[in-house]
Amino acid sequence: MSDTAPRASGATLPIPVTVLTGFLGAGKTTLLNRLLKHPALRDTAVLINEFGEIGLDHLLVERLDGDTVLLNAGCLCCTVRGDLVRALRDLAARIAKGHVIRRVVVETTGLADPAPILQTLMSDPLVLSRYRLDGVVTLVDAANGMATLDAQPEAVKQAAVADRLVLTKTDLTAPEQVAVLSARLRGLNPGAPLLEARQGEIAPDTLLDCGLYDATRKHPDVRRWLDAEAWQAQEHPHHHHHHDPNRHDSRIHAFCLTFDAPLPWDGLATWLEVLTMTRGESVLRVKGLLNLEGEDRPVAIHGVQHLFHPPVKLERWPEGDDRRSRLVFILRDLDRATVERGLRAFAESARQQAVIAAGDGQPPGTG
Ligand SMILES: Nc1nc2c(ncn2[C@@H]2O[C@H](COP(=O)(O)OP(=O)(O)OP(=O)(O)O)[C@@H](O)[C@H]2O)c(=O)[nH]1
Repeated sequence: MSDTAPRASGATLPIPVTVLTGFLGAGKTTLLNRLLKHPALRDTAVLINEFGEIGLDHLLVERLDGDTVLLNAGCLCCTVRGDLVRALRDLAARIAKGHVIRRVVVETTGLADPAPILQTLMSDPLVLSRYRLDGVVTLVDAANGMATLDAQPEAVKQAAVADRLVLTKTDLTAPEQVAVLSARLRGLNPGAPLLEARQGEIAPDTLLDCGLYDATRKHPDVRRWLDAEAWQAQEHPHHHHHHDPNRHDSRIHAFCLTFDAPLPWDGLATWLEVLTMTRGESVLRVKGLLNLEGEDRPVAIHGVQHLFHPPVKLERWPEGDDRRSRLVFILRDLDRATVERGLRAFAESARQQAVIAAGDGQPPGTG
Protein backbone atom coordinates (compact mmCIF):
# COMPACT_ATOMS: atom_id res chain seq x y z
CA MET A 1 0.00 0.00 0.00
CA SER A 2 1.25 3.47 -0.82
CA ASP A 3 2.39 5.64 2.06
CA THR A 4 1.20 8.80 0.48
CA ALA A 5 -1.84 10.45 2.00
CA PRO A 6 -5.03 10.26 -0.05
CA ARG A 7 -5.88 12.88 -2.56
CA ALA A 8 -9.14 14.72 -2.25
CA SER A 9 -9.91 17.03 -5.14
CA GLY A 10 -6.31 16.94 -6.22
CA ALA A 11 -4.86 18.09 -2.90
CA THR A 12 -3.43 15.94 -0.15
CA LEU A 13 -6.03 16.32 2.53
CA PRO A 14 -7.42 14.20 5.30
CA ILE A 15 -10.81 12.98 4.22
CA PRO A 16 -13.75 13.97 6.44
CA VAL A 17 -15.59 11.09 8.08
CA THR A 18 -19.16 11.56 9.24
CA VAL A 19 -20.54 9.03 11.71
CA LEU A 20 -24.27 8.51 11.26
CA THR A 21 -25.80 6.87 14.28
CA GLY A 22 -29.14 6.58 16.10
CA PHE A 23 -31.07 3.75 17.72
CA LEU A 24 -32.65 0.87 15.78
CA GLY A 25 -35.11 2.08 13.19
CA ALA A 26 -34.47 5.78 13.81
CA GLY A 27 -34.25 6.42 10.07
CA LYS A 28 -30.51 6.24 9.30
CA THR A 29 -30.81 4.37 6.00
CA THR A 30 -33.71 6.59 4.91
CA LEU A 31 -31.66 9.72 5.57
CA LEU A 32 -28.55 8.25 3.99
CA ASN A 33 -30.44 7.30 0.81
CA ARG A 34 -31.66 10.91 0.51
CA LEU A 35 -28.27 12.44 1.29
CA LEU A 36 -26.47 10.32 -1.28
CA LYS A 37 -28.67 11.70 -4.04
CA HIS A 38 -27.46 15.21 -3.29
CA PRO A 39 -24.61 16.64 -5.43
CA ALA A 40 -22.78 17.68 -2.24
CA LEU A 41 -22.31 14.00 -1.47
CA ARG A 42 -20.94 12.95 -4.79
CA ASP A 43 -17.80 10.85 -4.32
CA THR A 44 -18.84 9.71 -0.87
CA ALA A 45 -17.85 6.26 0.36
CA VAL A 46 -20.31 4.59 2.72
CA LEU A 47 -19.40 2.02 5.35
CA ILE A 48 -22.33 0.19 6.90
CA ASN A 49 -22.27 -1.88 10.04
CA GLU A 50 -25.40 -3.88 10.82
CA PHE A 51 -26.24 -5.89 13.91
CA GLY A 52 -26.81 -9.63 13.53
CA GLU A 53 -25.30 -12.07 11.11
CA ILE A 54 -27.92 -11.58 8.44
CA GLY A 55 -28.60 -7.97 7.63
CA LEU A 56 -30.88 -6.55 4.98
CA ASP A 57 -29.40 -3.08 4.58
CA HIS A 58 -27.33 -4.20 1.62
CA LEU A 59 -30.67 -4.76 -0.12
CA LEU A 60 -32.26 -1.57 1.17
CA VAL A 61 -29.49 0.97 0.61
CA GLU A 62 -30.30 2.25 -2.83
CA ARG A 63 -26.79 2.99 -3.99
CA LEU A 64 -24.72 -0.14 -3.81
CA ASP A 65 -21.52 0.23 -5.73
CA GLY A 66 -17.83 -0.21 -5.11
CA ASP A 67 -17.88 2.68 -2.65
CA THR A 68 -20.45 1.14 -0.34
CA VAL A 69 -18.85 -1.36 1.98
CA LEU A 70 -20.68 -3.62 4.38
CA LEU A 71 -18.66 -4.24 7.50
CA ASN A 72 -18.94 -7.77 8.77
CA ALA A 73 -21.48 -8.23 11.50
CA GLY A 74 -20.17 -9.33 14.82
CA CYS A 75 -19.02 -8.07 18.14
CA LEU A 76 -18.98 -4.34 17.70
CA CYS A 77 -15.66 -3.67 19.38
CA CYS A 78 -13.96 -6.24 17.13
CA THR A 79 -15.81 -4.98 14.06
CA VAL A 80 -14.77 -1.43 14.77
CA ARG A 81 -11.20 -2.08 15.70
CA GLY A 82 -10.76 -4.58 12.89
CA ASP A 83 -13.16 -4.17 9.99
CA LEU A 84 -13.62 -0.42 10.15
CA VAL A 85 -9.89 0.21 10.14
CA ARG A 86 -9.41 -2.37 7.39
CA ALA A 87 -12.13 -0.83 5.25
CA LEU A 88 -10.66 2.65 5.71
CA ARG A 89 -7.20 1.33 4.89
CA ASP A 90 -8.46 -0.39 1.71
CA LEU A 91 -10.23 2.78 0.70
CA ALA A 92 -7.09 4.83 1.28
CA ALA A 93 -5.18 2.43 -0.96
CA ARG A 94 -7.73 2.90 -3.74
CA ILE A 95 -7.62 6.67 -3.31
CA ALA A 96 -3.82 6.61 -3.50
CA LYS A 97 -4.22 4.92 -6.89
CA GLY A 98 -6.36 7.80 -8.13
CA HIS A 99 -9.90 6.87 -7.06
CA VAL A 100 -11.74 10.05 -6.06
CA ILE A 101 -13.38 10.02 -2.65
CA ARG A 102 -14.15 13.28 -0.90
CA ARG A 103 -16.03 12.05 2.13
CA VAL A 104 -16.79 8.91 4.12
CA VAL A 105 -20.03 8.21 5.95
CA VAL A 106 -20.07 5.42 8.53
CA GLU A 107 -23.59 4.19 9.33
CA THR A 108 -23.46 2.36 12.65
CA THR A 109 -25.82 -0.32 13.85
CA GLY A 110 -28.65 1.03 15.94
CA LEU A 111 -27.26 -0.82 18.95
CA ALA A 112 -23.82 0.71 18.61
CA ASP A 113 -22.04 2.20 21.54
CA PRO A 114 -20.43 5.10 19.70
CA ALA A 115 -17.39 5.35 22.01
CA PRO A 116 -15.24 2.64 20.35
CA ILE A 117 -16.03 4.03 16.91
CA LEU A 118 -15.05 7.57 17.86
CA GLN A 119 -12.03 6.38 19.78
CA THR A 120 -10.84 4.41 16.73
CA LEU A 121 -11.38 7.33 14.39
CA MET A 122 -9.57 9.71 16.73
CA SER A 123 -6.60 7.59 17.70
CA ASP A 124 -5.75 4.85 15.21
CA PRO A 125 -2.52 6.10 13.61
CA LEU A 126 -3.33 4.78 10.16
CA VAL A 127 -6.82 6.25 10.21
CA LEU A 128 -5.51 9.57 11.53
CA SER A 129 -2.95 9.89 8.77
CA ARG A 130 -5.62 9.86 6.08
CA TYR A 131 -8.94 10.78 7.63
CA ARG A 132 -10.40 13.22 10.12
CA LEU A 133 -13.55 12.74 12.17
CA ASP A 134 -15.76 15.52 10.92
CA GLY A 135 -18.82 14.97 13.02
CA VAL A 136 -21.30 12.64 14.64
CA VAL A 137 -24.87 12.91 13.41
CA THR A 138 -27.34 11.19 15.72
CA LEU A 139 -30.90 10.49 14.65
CA VAL A 140 -33.57 10.26 17.30
CA ASP A 141 -36.93 8.78 16.43
CA ALA A 142 -39.52 11.21 17.85
CA ALA A 143 -42.17 8.49 18.09
CA ASN A 144 -40.07 6.04 20.14
CA GLY A 145 -37.32 8.31 21.47
CA MET A 146 -38.42 8.68 25.10
CA ALA A 147 -38.99 4.94 25.63
CA THR A 148 -35.68 4.18 23.94
CA LEU A 149 -33.72 6.65 26.07
CA ASP A 150 -35.34 5.15 29.19
CA ALA A 151 -34.44 1.58 28.28
CA GLN A 152 -31.24 1.68 26.26
CA PRO A 153 -28.02 3.29 27.53
CA GLU A 154 -26.56 3.05 23.99
CA ALA A 155 -29.20 5.53 22.83
CA VAL A 156 -28.26 7.97 25.60
CA LYS A 157 -24.61 7.77 24.58
CA GLN A 158 -25.47 8.22 20.92
CA ALA A 159 -27.33 11.43 21.74
CA ALA A 160 -24.67 12.75 24.13
CA VAL A 161 -21.76 12.40 21.69
CA ALA A 162 -23.56 14.03 18.75
CA ASP A 163 -22.45 17.16 16.90
CA ARG A 164 -25.86 17.28 15.27
CA LEU A 165 -29.05 15.80 16.68
CA VAL A 166 -31.74 15.06 14.13
CA LEU A 167 -35.31 14.33 15.15
CA THR A 168 -37.06 11.99 12.73
CA LYS A 169 -40.72 10.93 12.43
CA THR A 170 -42.03 14.22 13.82
CA ASP A 171 -44.82 13.77 11.26
CA LEU A 172 -46.04 10.82 13.36
CA THR A 173 -45.68 12.50 16.73
CA ALA A 174 -47.75 15.04 18.67
CA PRO A 175 -45.96 18.41 19.06
CA GLU A 176 -46.12 18.17 22.88
CA GLN A 177 -44.35 14.82 22.74
CA VAL A 178 -41.70 16.29 20.44
CA ALA A 179 -41.21 19.20 22.88
CA VAL A 180 -40.66 16.87 25.85
CA LEU A 181 -38.17 14.76 23.90
CA SER A 182 -36.37 17.87 22.64
CA ALA A 183 -35.96 19.13 26.22
CA ARG A 184 -34.51 15.79 27.25
CA LEU A 185 -32.05 15.83 24.35
CA ARG A 186 -31.09 19.40 25.21
CA GLY A 187 -30.22 18.21 28.72
CA LEU A 188 -28.10 15.36 27.35
CA ASN A 189 -26.34 17.46 24.77
CA PRO A 190 -26.80 21.23 25.07
CA GLY A 191 -24.20 22.06 22.41
CA ALA A 192 -25.50 20.18 19.37
CA PRO A 193 -27.98 21.89 17.06
CA LEU A 194 -31.29 20.04 17.18
CA LEU A 195 -32.58 19.58 13.64
CA GLU A 196 -35.51 17.79 12.05
CA ALA A 197 -35.74 15.45 9.08
CA ARG A 198 -38.98 14.10 7.71
CA GLN A 199 -38.56 10.97 5.66
CA GLY A 200 -34.84 11.70 5.55
CA GLU A 201 -35.28 15.13 4.00
CA ILE A 202 -32.68 17.57 5.28
CA ALA A 203 -30.18 20.04 3.80
CA PRO A 204 -26.81 18.28 3.71
CA ASP A 205 -24.88 21.40 4.71
CA THR A 206 -26.61 21.36 8.11
CA LEU A 207 -25.04 17.96 8.81
CA LEU A 208 -21.66 18.12 7.14
CA ASP A 209 -18.45 19.95 7.98
CA CYS A 210 -19.08 20.13 11.70
CA GLY A 211 -15.36 20.80 12.27
CA LEU A 212 -13.00 18.58 14.18
CA TYR A 213 -14.66 16.45 16.80
CA ASP A 214 -14.23 18.04 20.23
CA ALA A 215 -15.26 15.93 23.21
CA THR A 216 -14.51 18.78 25.66
CA ARG A 217 -17.54 20.65 24.37
CA LYS A 218 -19.82 17.73 25.22
CA HIS A 219 -21.39 16.41 28.40
CA PRO A 220 -18.59 15.51 30.89
CA ASP A 221 -19.55 11.82 30.54
CA VAL A 222 -18.44 11.85 26.90
CA ARG A 223 -14.79 12.47 27.78
CA ARG A 224 -15.05 9.71 30.38
CA TRP A 225 -16.50 7.18 27.89
CA LEU A 226 -13.83 7.95 25.34
CA ASP A 227 -11.05 7.70 27.94
CA ALA A 228 -12.43 4.37 29.17
CA GLU A 229 -12.52 3.14 25.59
CA ALA A 230 -8.94 4.24 24.95
CA TRP A 231 -7.82 2.41 28.07
CA GLN A 232 -9.63 -0.75 27.00
CA ALA A 233 -8.15 -0.62 23.52
CA GLN A 234 -4.67 -0.26 25.01
CA GLU A 235 -5.09 -2.96 27.63
CA HIS A 236 -6.79 -5.44 25.32
CA PRO A 237 -5.71 -4.61 21.79
CA HIS A 238 -6.12 -8.17 20.54
CA HIS A 239 -8.57 -9.82 22.85
CA HIS A 240 -9.60 -13.16 21.48
CA HIS A 241 -13.20 -13.52 22.46
CA HIS A 242 -15.83 -15.01 20.26
CA HIS A 243 -19.11 -13.29 20.72
CA ASP A 244 -22.26 -14.63 19.17
CA PRO A 245 -22.78 -12.04 16.42
CA ASN A 246 -26.54 -12.35 16.90
CA ARG A 247 -26.51 -11.50 20.57
CA HIS A 248 -26.09 -8.00 21.95
CA ASP A 249 -26.41 -8.88 25.63
CA SER A 250 -28.35 -11.33 27.77
CA ARG A 251 -31.64 -9.74 26.73
CA ILE A 252 -31.26 -8.59 23.12
CA HIS A 253 -30.77 -10.97 20.21
CA ALA A 254 -31.27 -11.05 16.45
CA PHE A 255 -32.35 -13.73 14.03
CA CYS A 256 -33.62 -14.05 10.51
CA LEU A 257 -36.57 -16.13 9.31
CA THR A 258 -36.70 -17.11 5.65
CA PHE A 259 -39.65 -18.45 3.67
CA ASP A 260 -39.34 -20.23 0.35
CA ALA A 261 -42.98 -19.93 -0.76
CA PRO A 262 -44.62 -16.52 -1.26
CA LEU A 263 -46.34 -15.30 1.92
CA PRO A 264 -50.00 -14.27 2.25
CA TRP A 265 -50.04 -10.56 3.11
CA ASP A 266 -53.26 -10.80 5.14
CA GLY A 267 -51.91 -13.36 7.59
CA LEU A 268 -48.59 -11.63 7.91
CA ALA A 269 -50.06 -8.17 8.40
CA THR A 270 -52.49 -9.40 11.06
CA TRP A 271 -49.73 -11.16 12.91
CA LEU A 272 -47.38 -8.14 12.74
CA GLU A 273 -50.16 -5.97 14.09
CA VAL A 274 -50.77 -8.35 16.99
CA LEU A 275 -47.06 -8.62 17.70
CA THR A 276 -46.37 -4.88 17.77
CA MET A 277 -49.55 -4.14 19.73
CA THR A 278 -48.96 -6.75 22.40
CA ARG A 279 -45.16 -6.97 22.55
CA GLY A 280 -44.05 -3.68 21.00
CA GLU A 281 -41.60 -2.90 23.79
CA SER A 282 -39.79 -6.15 22.99
CA VAL A 283 -39.77 -5.71 19.24
CA LEU A 284 -36.84 -3.36 18.91
CA ARG A 285 -36.75 -3.88 15.16
CA VAL A 286 -38.37 -5.95 12.43
CA LYS A 287 -37.09 -5.54 8.90
CA GLY A 288 -38.29 -7.61 6.00
CA LEU A 289 -37.89 -8.09 2.32
CA LEU A 290 -40.92 -10.08 1.28
CA ASN A 291 -42.11 -12.13 -1.62
CA LEU A 292 -45.90 -11.86 -1.29
CA GLU A 293 -48.52 -14.01 -2.97
CA GLY A 294 -49.76 -12.34 -6.17
CA GLU A 295 -46.98 -9.72 -6.14
CA ASP A 296 -44.09 -9.61 -8.62
CA ARG A 297 -42.08 -6.94 -6.87
CA PRO A 298 -40.43 -7.25 -3.47
CA VAL A 299 -42.06 -5.48 -0.55
CA ALA A 300 -40.02 -3.93 2.27
CA ILE A 301 -41.52 -3.76 5.74
CA HIS A 302 -40.25 -1.93 8.82
CA GLY A 303 -41.39 -2.20 12.42
CA VAL A 304 -39.86 -0.24 15.29
CA GLN A 305 -41.22 -1.07 18.74
CA HIS A 306 -44.96 -0.29 18.73
CA LEU A 307 -44.75 1.45 15.38
CA PHE A 308 -45.35 -0.33 12.13
CA HIS A 309 -44.48 1.64 9.00
CA PRO A 310 -46.49 1.31 5.78
CA PRO A 311 -45.04 -1.43 3.53
CA VAL A 312 -43.11 -0.18 0.52
CA LYS A 313 -43.06 -1.88 -2.88
CA LEU A 314 -39.52 -1.84 -4.24
CA GLU A 315 -38.72 -1.46 -7.92
CA ARG A 316 -37.38 -4.94 -8.50
CA TRP A 317 -35.66 -7.91 -6.94
CA PRO A 318 -31.89 -7.55 -6.77
CA GLU A 319 -30.03 -9.26 -9.62
CA GLY A 320 -29.56 -12.98 -8.94
CA ASP A 321 -31.63 -12.91 -5.75
CA ASP A 322 -33.36 -16.18 -4.81
CA ARG A 323 -36.55 -14.23 -4.03
CA ARG A 324 -37.14 -15.85 -0.72
CA SER A 325 -38.83 -13.75 1.95
CA ARG A 326 -36.49 -12.68 4.72
CA LEU A 327 -37.54 -11.20 8.03
CA VAL A 328 -34.91 -9.95 10.45
CA PHE A 329 -35.91 -9.49 14.08
CA ILE A 330 -34.06 -7.76 16.88
CA LEU A 331 -35.89 -8.59 20.08
CA ARG A 332 -35.51 -7.84 23.77
CA ASP A 333 -36.80 -10.47 26.22
CA LEU A 334 -38.74 -12.35 23.59
CA ASP A 335 -37.65 -15.68 22.20
CA ARG A 336 -37.44 -16.81 18.63
CA ALA A 337 -39.69 -19.86 19.00
CA THR A 338 -42.66 -17.76 20.16
CA VAL A 339 -42.31 -15.39 17.24
CA GLU A 340 -41.72 -18.08 14.64
CA ARG A 341 -44.63 -20.24 15.82
CA GLY A 342 -47.01 -17.28 15.78
CA LEU A 343 -45.96 -16.12 12.34
CA ARG A 344 -46.24 -19.55 10.74
CA ALA A 345 -49.64 -20.15 12.35
CA PHE A 346 -51.05 -16.83 11.09
CA ALA A 347 -49.65 -17.39 7.58
CA GLU A 348 -51.10 -20.90 7.46
CA SER A 349 -54.48 -19.74 8.73
CA ALA A 350 -54.63 -17.01 6.04
CA ARG A 351 -53.84 -19.64 3.39
CA GLN A 352 -56.61 -21.90 4.67
CA GLN A 353 -59.07 -19.03 4.63
CA ALA A 354 -58.13 -18.28 1.03
CA VAL A 355 -58.77 -21.92 0.13
CA ILE A 356 -62.18 -21.82 1.78
CA ALA A 357 -63.01 -18.49 0.13
CA ALA A 358 -61.99 -19.90 -3.28
CA GLY A 359 -64.38 -22.79 -2.61
CA ASP A 360 -62.51 -25.41 -4.67
CA GLY A 361 -60.54 -27.12 -1.95
CA GLN A 362 -57.28 -26.17 -3.68
CA PRO A 363 -54.89 -23.45 -2.52
CA PRO A 364 -55.12 -20.48 -4.90
CA GLY A 365 -52.92 -20.82 -7.98
CA THR A 366 -52.58 -24.61 -7.76
CA GLY A 367 -55.94 -25.76 -9.10
N1 LIG B 1 -43.26 8.62 8.92
C1 LIG B 1 -41.94 8.62 8.90
N2 LIG B 1 -41.27 7.46 8.73
C2 LIG B 1 -39.91 7.50 8.71
C3 LIG B 1 -39.18 8.72 8.85
N3 LIG B 1 -37.86 8.41 8.80
C4 LIG B 1 -37.78 7.07 8.60
N4 LIG B 1 -39.01 6.52 8.55
C5 LIG B 1 -39.36 5.09 8.40
O1 LIG B 1 -38.80 4.38 9.49
C6 LIG B 1 -38.51 3.03 9.10
C7 LIG B 1 -37.09 2.69 9.51
O2 LIG B 1 -36.21 3.51 8.77
P1 LIG B 1 -34.71 3.10 8.44
O3 LIG B 1 -34.12 4.23 7.65
O4 LIG B 1 -34.65 1.73 7.87
O5 LIG B 1 -34.08 3.08 9.91
P2 LIG B 1 -32.60 2.70 10.34
O6 LIG B 1 -32.22 3.63 11.43
O7 LIG B 1 -31.69 2.65 9.15
O8 LIG B 1 -32.83 1.22 10.90
P3 LIG B 1 -31.71 0.19 11.44
O9 LIG B 1 -30.56 0.25 10.47
O10 LIG B 1 -32.40 -1.12 11.46
O11 LIG B 1 -31.33 0.65 12.79
C8 LIG B 1 -38.76 2.98 7.58
O12 LIG B 1 -40.02 2.40 7.37
C9 LIG B 1 -38.76 4.44 7.16
O13 LIG B 1 -39.56 4.68 6.03
C10 LIG B 1 -39.91 9.94 9.04
O14 LIG B 1 -39.36 11.03 9.22
N5 LIG B 1 -41.28 9.82 9.05
